Amino acid sequence: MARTKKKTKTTKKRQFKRPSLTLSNQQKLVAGSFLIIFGMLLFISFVSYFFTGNADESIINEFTTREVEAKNWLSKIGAWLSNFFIKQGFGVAAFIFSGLTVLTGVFITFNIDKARLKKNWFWGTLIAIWLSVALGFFTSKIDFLGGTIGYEVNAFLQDYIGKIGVVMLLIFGAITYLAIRFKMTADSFKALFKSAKKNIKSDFEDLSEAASQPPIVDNDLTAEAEAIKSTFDLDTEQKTTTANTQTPPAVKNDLEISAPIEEEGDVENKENNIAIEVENALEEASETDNLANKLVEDFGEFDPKLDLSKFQFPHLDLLKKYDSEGITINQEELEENKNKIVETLNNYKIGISSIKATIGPTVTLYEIVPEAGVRISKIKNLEDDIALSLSALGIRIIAPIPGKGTIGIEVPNKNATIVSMRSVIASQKFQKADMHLPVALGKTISNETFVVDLAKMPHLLMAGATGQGKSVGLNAVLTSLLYKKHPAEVKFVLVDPKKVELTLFNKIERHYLAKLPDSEEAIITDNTKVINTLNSLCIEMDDRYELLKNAMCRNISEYNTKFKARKLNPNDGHRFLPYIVLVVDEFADLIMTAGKEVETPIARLAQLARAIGIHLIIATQRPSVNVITGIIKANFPARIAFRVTSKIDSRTILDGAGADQLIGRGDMLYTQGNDMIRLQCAFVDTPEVEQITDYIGSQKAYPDAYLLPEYVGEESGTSLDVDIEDRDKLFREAAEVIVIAQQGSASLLQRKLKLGYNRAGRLIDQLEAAGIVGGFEGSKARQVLVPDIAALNQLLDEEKQ
Ligand SMILES: Nc1ncnc2c1ncn2[C@@H]1O[C@H](COP(=O)(O)OP(=O)(O)OP(=O)(O)O)[C@@H](O)[C@H]1O
Repeated sequence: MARTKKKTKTTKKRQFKRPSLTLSNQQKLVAGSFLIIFGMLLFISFVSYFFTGNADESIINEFTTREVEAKNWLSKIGAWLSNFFIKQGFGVAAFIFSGLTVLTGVFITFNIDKARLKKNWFWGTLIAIWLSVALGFFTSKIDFLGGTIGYEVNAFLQDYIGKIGVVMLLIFGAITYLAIRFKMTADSFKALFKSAKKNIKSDFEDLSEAASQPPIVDNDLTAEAEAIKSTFDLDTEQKTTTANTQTPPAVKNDLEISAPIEEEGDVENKENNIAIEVENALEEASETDNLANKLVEDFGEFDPKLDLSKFQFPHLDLLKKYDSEGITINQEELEENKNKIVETLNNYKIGISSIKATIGPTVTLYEIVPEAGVRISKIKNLEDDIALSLSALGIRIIAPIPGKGTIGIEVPNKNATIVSMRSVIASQKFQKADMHLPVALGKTISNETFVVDLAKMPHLLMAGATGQGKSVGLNAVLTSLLYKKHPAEVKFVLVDPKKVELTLFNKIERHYLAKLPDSEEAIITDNTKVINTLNSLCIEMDDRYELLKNAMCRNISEYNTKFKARKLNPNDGHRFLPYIVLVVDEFADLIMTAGKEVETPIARLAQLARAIGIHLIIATQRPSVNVITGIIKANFPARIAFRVTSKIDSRTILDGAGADQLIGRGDMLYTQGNDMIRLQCAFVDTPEVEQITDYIGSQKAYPDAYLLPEYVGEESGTSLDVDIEDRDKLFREAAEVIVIAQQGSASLLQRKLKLGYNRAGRLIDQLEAAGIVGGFEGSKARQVLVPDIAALNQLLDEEKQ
């Protein structure tokens, strides 16, 4: 119940709303009719100017003197306006502005699409300028033809490009106008000329036909007709002939009658002698075949980044270069390790046919091809013996290496090199990554940068004993996203019970963080707030699913693409949806204190949120089964394990051993369901994170953090009692729609009553309060509690008493 109530509030509290100037219908009528009348007055004063302009010329400057009389039909104001627009302005082209003023009035009165009006003003003004320059070309002084603008622009242009230049410029202007406005091409110009030519021809033909009457055709055509005939070609001859064909009995002399040759695109109807002219089809200037296309044409695609269009992504120099970067090959160490491996295996009578080393940042992989007949399990069992003989921690045996017919032995390097965040961010792999949420985790054993898409994971579980690199790992993930994603595209919800790890991100609150509407701090450190936030995210998820459903999209990227193409109307509640990344550090602590209250929303989000762009990263020190429960595990296929202390812990995280054999300091295993990849996590230190957040934080931000839907906990005793007086005007109609359809869904109301999503949602809440529909049931439609209209009427009547 509480959740539903909340939904209503949420939708009201969308962020980044801009105030918009909206007029009531009455105000529109007043403003519109004023403009229509004003435009008509302009027109009258302009017409009058041609008769009275000269006479009024002298009194323009004596405007305030009452004795002076103006001749203009609209007296002094008319004289002044017409002089201003025609003489001082555009000349005859000023009439365009009177027309545009009337048009504006009509648009406002009848509430017609404003984009079209803007277009009309734009082109109208251009035509007025062109016309005034074109007419100004023919005058040698400032007069009513081109006005001051036409005269002065001409004088200026002629000074520089001469008269011929001006003519050419005008022609070019006209062609550009026709090409852009009417989408004309060279072909359409050709077609236009052709049809014009044909028109002229047919005029003459008519004339010649007329001359060829009366019906009794005599070969002695009148001299006049003959003259015309001789001027025009065969074509005319044929038609005359055709006319003769139709009256054969009257043909007196022996005219040769031949079948008429039909000219291309000029079919003649022989029966009634009416010529049908078939024109070459012009390329149609498609105006608005589709509103979305038109909007995109007028305003371009929707750009979610526009509010922070000047946002600068952090640059690489904010990240540190480390001295111990870059792999150095220690030949001695390699040789020594190889010998020890071969020796140990030989001690157990295992022959090796070849061995190959791949040097990574922290470990070196020795790939062994055993001699034929050696059982793999035998080598696997020797793990501890090999570790002992190499006297090294963190030996891991991969037998066999998936996809290869070899056995791998990973041996830690004596001197591990640091994989700097800078090097992975700078890598081509990351820079060119075409992913929704690219994350550069670190480098593989073959020293390749490892980049994954968080959106594909779709949720990440991170575990490792204390001090093994978890916090650095989380920072690496967040830093990667900051380097690749604009604040409009991704938002973080940060939960940090330790209160220290993520505090630096406070500086980018208004850029990248999301929070509950009434909370002061965006980074959540208090456990009760975590519960509210998680539930709030569930509501955001439900809202997003509803939006996706209404937009008929399967996932967030399809939805956002559609929204950018302006195919979704913001008035129906549609908005650009940024990805939301929820990061929970110290998940064990949360589960211990809040248990099911945390587990349920986390599990719900993990199960459902992938399609609508909410992704979870949870990190824990204690990977025990009561923290990472079956339900959580099942929904977090992507896992990162840093070093843990026991095999059991390793199994809990990875469903297999291995994490207990890592060497710490960012050495990790990554799995996304099948293979396990050993990686060295990229290292990003606190001062580096601070520099990045400072850099972003110092830039222009949104007015507030991204506001999540408000969630009112059960304990706050929300009641759905909506005062009958406060009900929506469409309450009864909505109730009838729901009862008739026996389906309690907001989208049904949206469709049937043509409502926006918010209003339909509010109506559903009111229907629930009135006991007409049941409670919220997730993605299912609500139950309808009233069987038919009669019962509904009875219920509503009883309510009134
Ligand atoms: N990728 C790395 N490369 C090099 N050194 C690292 C890396 N990750 C961590 N370290 C080293 O390990 C130390 C501890 O790392 P970190 O703070 O991330 O551990 P943690 O697992 O978050 O510990 P806790 O759970 O106690 O917070 C770091 O200060 C750093 O010196």
